[in-house]
Parts: sequence; C-alpha cells; structure tokens
Amino acid sequence: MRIAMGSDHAGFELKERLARRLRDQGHEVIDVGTHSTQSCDYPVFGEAAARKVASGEADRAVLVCGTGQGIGMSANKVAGIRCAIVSEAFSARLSREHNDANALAIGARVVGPGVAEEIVDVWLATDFLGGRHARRVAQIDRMGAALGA
Ligand SMILES: O=C[C@H](O)[C@H](O)[C@H](O)COP(=O)(O)O
Repeated sequence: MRIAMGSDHAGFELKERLARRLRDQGHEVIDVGTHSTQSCDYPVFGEAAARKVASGEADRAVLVCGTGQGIGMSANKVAGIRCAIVSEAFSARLSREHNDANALAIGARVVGPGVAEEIVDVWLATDFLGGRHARRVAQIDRMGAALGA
C-alpha cells in the first residue's frame, strides 16, 4: 500500500518508528514531514498528507501529533478525507469497517508505541463492510462536497 505519513514535532519520533515498520512490511511510505523534533504546526502536515490521498498519490494516510486531534482535524478539512482519530484497536477496526476511514490520526502523547503499532496494523488490515455503511459514508462525502470540506 502507498501510505502518506505526516506529523508535527510531538509526533515525529512515533512517525519515524511507524514509518520504519511499514517499510519493513513492504509498504511504500510517502513522508511529508516534519523531519525533526523542532516545534512546528500540525495543520501543515495534516493537510499535506491528506492531499496525497485526495489526489490518489497515496492509498491511505497515517498521521501523528501529540494527541492526534489537531492533525486529524486538519486532515478532515481536505475534501474526500475521512480521518479517524484513534487511541485503541477497536475504534481503528470500526473506522474501517463502518466509516471507510482513509486516514488515521494517533496521539504520541496518548498511546505508547506498542499500542500505536497495533492500531496501525488493525487499521490497515481491515476492509470496509459496505452495505448500509456505504450509504452513510456517501452522505458524509456529499456533505463534504457541498460544504467544501
Ligand atoms: O492537537 C495538537 C497536538 O497534540 C500538538 O502536537 C500539540 O498541541 C503540540 O503542543 P506543543 O506545541 O505544546 O508541543
């Protein structure tokens, strides 16, 4: 899979760890930064990674900031992006099965690296169930198109 990855300074170390692991698993990682622990602003990287998915250059995005909240909110402003902000594997699985999430945001100050890895593994391995969920996801996307977000 082609996976866009982005973080701010708070998520940098976890992003690097997750990126190494994803590459070891055979995924292509498109790293939009940040590239150090120097303080920076998460919207820049949330948007950049989300745009890779929206344009079709990446299949999914994995994002990390301190809580996952800010970078996830930023990604969700990009049309066509459904970013799940997740701290455990159950929500990661359901965000795929029911919501067809195409971006995932994790908080490096919220979960440890082991839990983060579990979240990413489950999220990447789970398929969308379609059916009644497809109708609801289409409603989200129509809202996004109408409202420009
Ligand atoms: O949602 C925002 C993220 O958690 C940021 O990583 C956090 O706000 C950065 O905080 P600070 O600038 O105090 O490191």
